[in-house]
Amino acid sequence: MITVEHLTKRYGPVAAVDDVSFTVEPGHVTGFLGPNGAGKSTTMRMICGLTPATSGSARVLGVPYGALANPGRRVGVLLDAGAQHSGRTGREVLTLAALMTGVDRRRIDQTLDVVGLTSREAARRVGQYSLGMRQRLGLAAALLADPEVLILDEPANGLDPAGIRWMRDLLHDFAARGGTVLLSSHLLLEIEQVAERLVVIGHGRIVAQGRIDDLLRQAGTYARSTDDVALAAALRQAGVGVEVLGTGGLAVEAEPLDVGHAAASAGVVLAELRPAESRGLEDLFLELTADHARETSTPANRSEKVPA
Ligand SMILES: Nc1ncnc2c1ncn2[C@@H]1O[C@H](COP(=O)(O)OP(=O)(O)OP(=O)(O)O)[C@@H](O)[C@H]1O
Repeated sequence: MITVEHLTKRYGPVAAVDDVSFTVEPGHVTGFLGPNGAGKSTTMRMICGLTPATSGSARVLGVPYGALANPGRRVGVLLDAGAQHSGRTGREVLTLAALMTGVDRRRIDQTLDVVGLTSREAARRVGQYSLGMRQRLGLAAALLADPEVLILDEPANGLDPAGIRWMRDLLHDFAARGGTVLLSSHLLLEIEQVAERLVVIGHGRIVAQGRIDDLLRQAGTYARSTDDVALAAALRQAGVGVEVLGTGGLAVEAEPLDVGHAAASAGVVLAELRPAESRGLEDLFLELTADHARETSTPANRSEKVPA
């Protein structure tokens, strides 16, 4: 279990992470999703005690990471696969990790096997590794002590499609055995395939969290009536978010029953009423982070919403 409460990190006037709270439960893979510069790495570094928080707290297995007796045995961390010493061989990297955490060295061969690195590859210097091989080695180091928690920053970066599938299976198995997994990515497809739960961050702030299924279900209701303008006005009066669609009809942030009530009170006849089509995670992600992503933050390319 990971618990993050009101975590904030300021660099001068910039809030890289701004009052972030979420929990990562055991038994699931939780995806930490956000565009470049959203604050994922900074949050993860604070969870692992590598970056001091300006305010707020993060606990791993009930205590701050630094207060764990032997954190390396209980928490597997992969924050930067490129940070391994390039002059060491893969096996040397894992041997050092085993010595530092007191792990039986026989685990090294087992773990190399798990991450799909051959003995020959393990004997090569890390400087000669491809990015995907470095990620596999980083994962091996994280898994070496058979930890209860995994904290992985962009672990699929550089993996080929077979590698991504392999990692998905590995993380599912880990979570199914009661492990806690937090993994970040800016790639939606990757997260959609691996995670059951999602924490979405944009510009340092959490913009959504929950089960991916539930987040997708929040698509709302599609309604079409004999007088959409009157229906939209009635819904707004009831405090319901509504958008008049260019293609006709309304996208309503409410259940169909609420739309029915609003239509009845406005004396409008409904012609169509159904749950809005489930959007892909990509739409959801773009929508949730629209005000946060750097691509939409300049007036020149911001797509303005036309007032309904
Ligand atoms: N040491 C630092 N000094 C100043 N600003 C920093 C520092 N580290 C991060 N930042 C800023 O904090 C913000 C969040 O960065 P962070 O690396 O956490 O984002 P991220 O979501 O991990 O991005 P990416 O997907 O690109 O890795 C960015 O605006 C970044 O420039």
